[in-house]
Amino acid sequence: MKLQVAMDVATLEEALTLSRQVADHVDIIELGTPLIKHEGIAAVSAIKAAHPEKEVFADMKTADAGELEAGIAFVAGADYVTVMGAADDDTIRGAVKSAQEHGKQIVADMITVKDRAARARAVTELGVAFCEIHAGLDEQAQEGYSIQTVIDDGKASGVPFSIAGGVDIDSIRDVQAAGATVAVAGGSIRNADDPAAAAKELRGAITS
Ligand SMILES: O=C(CO)[C@H](O)[C@H](O)COP(=O)(O)O
Repeated sequence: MKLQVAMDVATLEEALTLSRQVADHVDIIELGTPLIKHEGIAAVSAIKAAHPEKEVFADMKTADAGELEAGIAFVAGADYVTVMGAADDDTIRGAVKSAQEHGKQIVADMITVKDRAARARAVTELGVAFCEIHAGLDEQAQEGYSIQTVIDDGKASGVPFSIAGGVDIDSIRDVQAAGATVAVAGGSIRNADDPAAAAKELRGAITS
């Protein structure tokens, strides 16, 4: 299972600081949607230039114009680009077409999708590399939230998936046991007193 750090920060300076702290311990470096909105797509190029040996994930959360938006991120240096799983099938098809042209990959973000497992199967048929079974930051803040809901939906999907929704040292083993391809960790790394140590601990909990 790969480990992905989600950099939900506002500035490229903060992102570069964080990525340099944790790069040795992660496989994929994600530029969060707020970072891309604030800094622009050039931030993707800057992170790729700083970490050419790492896979770079642009969390575009594209909801329309899939081919155009994915192409913008791939040209900037992204290896993975997200499109909303809730988007129109044609939006997802367009993003996948762009990925094929660039030799890169589309990930479907299942945030806000009600039946995550069923939609994950459907968008996998459309050609996405894998689905991010995801509870967003606002859903995580709701009373009674448990990451187990997304872990269970990933397992039930029967297709390749990553898990995002507050992955931390207490849940990462369950994420791997469910069969995830990638564990996405944002807050548990970014908000740690020592982000490098937090990423290293997460990495150490992954068995292969
Ligand atoms: O895409 C996101 C929010 O929309 C986050 O990057 C994702 O949820 C991972 O961060 P965290 O581990 O803090 O949940």
